[in-house]
Amino acid sequence: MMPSEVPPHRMSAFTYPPDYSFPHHRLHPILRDPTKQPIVLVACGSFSPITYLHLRMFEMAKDYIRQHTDFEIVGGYLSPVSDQYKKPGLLNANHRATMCTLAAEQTSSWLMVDPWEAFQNYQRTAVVLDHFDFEINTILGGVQTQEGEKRDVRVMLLAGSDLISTMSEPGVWSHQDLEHILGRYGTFIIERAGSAMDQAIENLARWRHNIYLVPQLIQNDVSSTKVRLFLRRGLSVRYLLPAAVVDYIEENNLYLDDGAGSEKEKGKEKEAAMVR
Ligand SMILES: Nc1ncnc2c1ncn2[C@@H]1O[C@H](COP(=O)(O)OP(=O)(O)OP(=O)(O)O)[C@@H](O)[C@H]1O
Ligand SMILES: NC(=O)c1ccc[n+]([C@@H]2O[C@H](COP(=O)(O)O)[C@@H](O)[C@H]2O)c1
Repeated sequence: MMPSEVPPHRMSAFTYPPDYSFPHHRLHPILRDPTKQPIVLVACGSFSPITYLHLRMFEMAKDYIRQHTDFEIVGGYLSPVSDQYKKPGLLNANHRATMCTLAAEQTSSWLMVDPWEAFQNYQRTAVVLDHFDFEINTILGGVQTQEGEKRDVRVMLLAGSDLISTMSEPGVWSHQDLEHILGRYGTFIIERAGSAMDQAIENLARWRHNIYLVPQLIQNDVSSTKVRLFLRRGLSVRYLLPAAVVDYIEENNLYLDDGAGSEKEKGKEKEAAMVR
């Protein structure tokens, strides 16, 4: 993991992977309701591998946003983390980005995968959100109302409550980055079994107005760690992940000996096995 104290990059300091272009084929250029504020949802994570739960997070947020807010979603992005994040069980970026793309293209009509983060040096989440803001508002010029009025799109982080819990852990996120992510952008937090939401945001009270808590009305506790454990034991993961992702994993013999030697991975597996 790479906590950092340095402030978020300025736009001119962005670095780019070779042959990169920002995906926007499913970004909605026209705001349907001019009284609403346009937003994009960005989920940052390992996605090793992506599961139906990761995809459900977007649908849960979408329902919540329609029912409880004045936002209109104009796009949704998965942003797989760089290999340099070095989390146990992190398969190489090429495989992770391919699986995310298969999942997004084959199961959704609005989700996209941005490979910017995956194929370069580790980028902090604050910088990743700046990158989306830059591509969507500065380069693409935001969106328009049906009358042709230009509107900036607000970038918002979509995350599980375990991730927001880490925001109160010392040394994981810098204060400056939290101010940037929660003060400037804002976040939708999906309730996660075993991770108390109220406790998670207790220390983030000053940004409470920008933190939207989304309950999981149908509990789903699929995790990538459990999926990796199943695969290593030769157990089926079908119907936990999109079929195209299961096929891809099988065709490429992925996760058969993934992180087996790592003490951290063994610890996480033990936890996952106990949950069962
Ligand atoms: N069961 C869940 N409920 C709510 N949010 C989840 C759940 N599983 C993952 N997430 C969220 O999905 C995002 C991406 O998750 P990521 O792939 O980094 O972790 P993960 O699924 O917990 O993987 P691992 O098991 O490898 O730690 C994070 O914001 C995480 O909080
Ligand atoms: N300081 C930071 O910007 C920071 C700290 C911890 C996790 N993260 C991000 O959170 C995402 C998920 O991380 P975990 O899988 O470790 O929960 C990753 O995309 C990672 O880059 C960012």
